[in-house]
Amino acid sequence: MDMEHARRRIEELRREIRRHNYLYYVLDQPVLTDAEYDALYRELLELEEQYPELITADSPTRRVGGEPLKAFGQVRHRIPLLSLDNAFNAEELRAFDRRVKQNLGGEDPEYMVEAKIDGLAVALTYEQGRFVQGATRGDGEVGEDITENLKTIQTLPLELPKAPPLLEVRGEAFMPKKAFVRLNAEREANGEPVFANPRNAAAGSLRQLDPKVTAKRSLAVFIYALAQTEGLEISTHAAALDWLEQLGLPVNPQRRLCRDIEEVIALAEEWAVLRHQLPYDIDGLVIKVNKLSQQQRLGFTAKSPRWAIAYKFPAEQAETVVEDIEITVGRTGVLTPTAVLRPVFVAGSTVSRASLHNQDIIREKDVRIGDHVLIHKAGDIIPEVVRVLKEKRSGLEREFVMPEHCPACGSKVVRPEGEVAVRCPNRFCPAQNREAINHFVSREAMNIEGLGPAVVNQLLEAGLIRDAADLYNLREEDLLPLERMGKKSAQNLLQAIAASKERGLGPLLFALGIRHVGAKAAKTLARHFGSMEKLAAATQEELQQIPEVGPKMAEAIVQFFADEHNRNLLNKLKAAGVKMEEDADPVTVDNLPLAGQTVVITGTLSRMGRKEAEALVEQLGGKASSSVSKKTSFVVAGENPGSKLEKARALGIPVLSEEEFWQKISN
Ligand SMILES: NC(=O)c1ccc[n+]([C@@H]2O[C@H](COP(=O)([O-])OP(=O)(O)OC[C@H]3O[C@@H](n4cnc5c(N)ncnc54)[C@H](O)[C@@H]3O)[C@@H](O)[C@H]2O)c1
Ligand SMILES: [Zn+2]
Repeated sequence: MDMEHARRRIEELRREIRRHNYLYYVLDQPVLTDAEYDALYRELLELEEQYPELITADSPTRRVGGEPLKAFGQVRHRIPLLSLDNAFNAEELRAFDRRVKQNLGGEDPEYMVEAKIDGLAVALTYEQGRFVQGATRGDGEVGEDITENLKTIQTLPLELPKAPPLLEVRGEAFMPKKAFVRLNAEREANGEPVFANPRNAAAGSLRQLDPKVTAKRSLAVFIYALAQTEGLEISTHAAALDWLEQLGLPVNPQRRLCRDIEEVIALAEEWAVLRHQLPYDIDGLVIKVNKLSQQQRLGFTAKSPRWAIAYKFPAEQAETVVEDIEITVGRTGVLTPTAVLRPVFVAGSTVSRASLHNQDIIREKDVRIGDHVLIHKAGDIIPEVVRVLKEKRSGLEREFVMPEHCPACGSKVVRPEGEVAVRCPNRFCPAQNREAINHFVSREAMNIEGLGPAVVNQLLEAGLIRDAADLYNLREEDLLPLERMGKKSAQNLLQAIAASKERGLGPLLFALGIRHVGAKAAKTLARHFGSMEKLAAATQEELQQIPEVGPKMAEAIVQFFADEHNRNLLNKLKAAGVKMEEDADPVTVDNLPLAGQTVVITGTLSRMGRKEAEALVEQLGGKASSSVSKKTSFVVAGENPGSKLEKARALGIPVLSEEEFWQKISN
């Protein structure tokens, strides 16, 4: 390429990259995958290396992130928040290692390796042990003041009694996979556009002008750096992380010290597999020179530290064929087009369906039936069509048109203003009714085991139920004639249905499927009002006084209880004996301090023997187990903990010291 061509291409790339930065950092709505973006960025970087005379200070390769939004207060960072250089393979990691060694005059550095969570960087300040300010990275110099929003993150301590008078830390705020799936499902049901990945969902949630919205989003945070270590006796990054953990900050246990770059490369391979088991999305590893004195000698470039690098996992994508596009009608009436795919293995599991969300997205991506497509998993979890491989078209592909009538009931569909979805407006639509019942029995709602969609379908078709309340009148002789229903499974099912009556107000509220009321908000409402009756009597103003309840939710709740059909359903549920109050007596198994938790104790404890401690765990409602697995809630590590601790670290399971454990249960 000659200079003139290079100049033109460079300008083109800069324009494109700036546009995508804006979509990603400012609007939280990227249109490219990270891999596609990274390829453009790489091309620019390489051209600039080849033609250094074309480098300008305002090139995206020299600047951090995006502009802070004006709507927020601005925070000037005392110490800038930088970006990280990227490595995409083992060779590039070795090249990084060579550069480091060269700059250190031949010394061999150790590397501290952490999981690179795909969230957004935050700077947190504690004064006299109190959380006083939190900010986004912004352009690296100036970020947005999101203090109030950060306060809604439950795992972020607001008080750190042991902290020095001024403490500034950096970390990553993120949305766990489960919360991401739930949020996108809710948004789809509400006719809102979905988030492309947990990173954008987290950024979009934290950069909300109304902290109530943030509070509903189940965000989490891990701290990964001390901004300043002056006056502290800390000489390595590993020690800094341990120290932060001891102060009471959440530090990701997914971290390991490596003696050399080959160990780092082996670890990268290990974590590329492990990532699918983690409850949050990681897009790679962050590798940092461990000794702080060496970090200091290495220093920074304009955009990133020379002592650290991000290793990015290769994009996990697969090619397959769209065999059909089906419409499903959800419980809120939204018609969702779903691609039926030729089954294909991607990111740890076989995928055969992918939501196409709505007509606009199908048109934008131009997905047709019969197309070859690339798919990936958004946030390592939600299957999605990345793009169509148009070069593989035969001409026989069929364009998809959104039906004008509901496939379940024939009603003419509507597209409410401001929504991306079309809906079936018929509230007696059989498909909506079926999905409402499926939602009612689901895990986070009434949790009726053995009542999957197939059984619900049979019950509806046999005319045994018309709504969720009818479930409570089912008898064994009703169930026995159903296909594949033996005596034993019928009895189990009836037992599960009966047991669900005691599920409690929170899950019941969620089960009712009131618009905008997610599982978390339902719990809050239950705790606040204590009974269905009191909630039903609440006015919109009263509701809005609760943190987490915004005007939309308040309105939806009032409307729900004003509706005659809903009132009838509630009366039927009540008559069937479904509990409509929170427990007056707080001592039920469900609110014992360790309810629902599986605990592994390893090593020697100082206050009591392991057997005693395990008995205590059981008394407090938990389950004591002798081996660490994905189901373990946390591990208590005493003296000389051994291999269980290693395993817990590898699986990303929280590890508590003995002291932290006593504190947890004495609260
Ligand atoms: N899809 C798009 O259109 C688009 C647009 C712009 C940027 N992007 C993505 O964003 C990337 C650039 O973003 P960036 O500048 O934030 O850089 P980066 O994400 O590559 O790395 C820096 C960030 O890593 C995070 N991080 C996570 N764990 C960490 C840890 N343990 N220690 C230190 N940092 C940790 C921090 O937030 C830090 O700011 C690109 O590589 C691309 O993948 C995508
Ligand atoms: Zn319908």
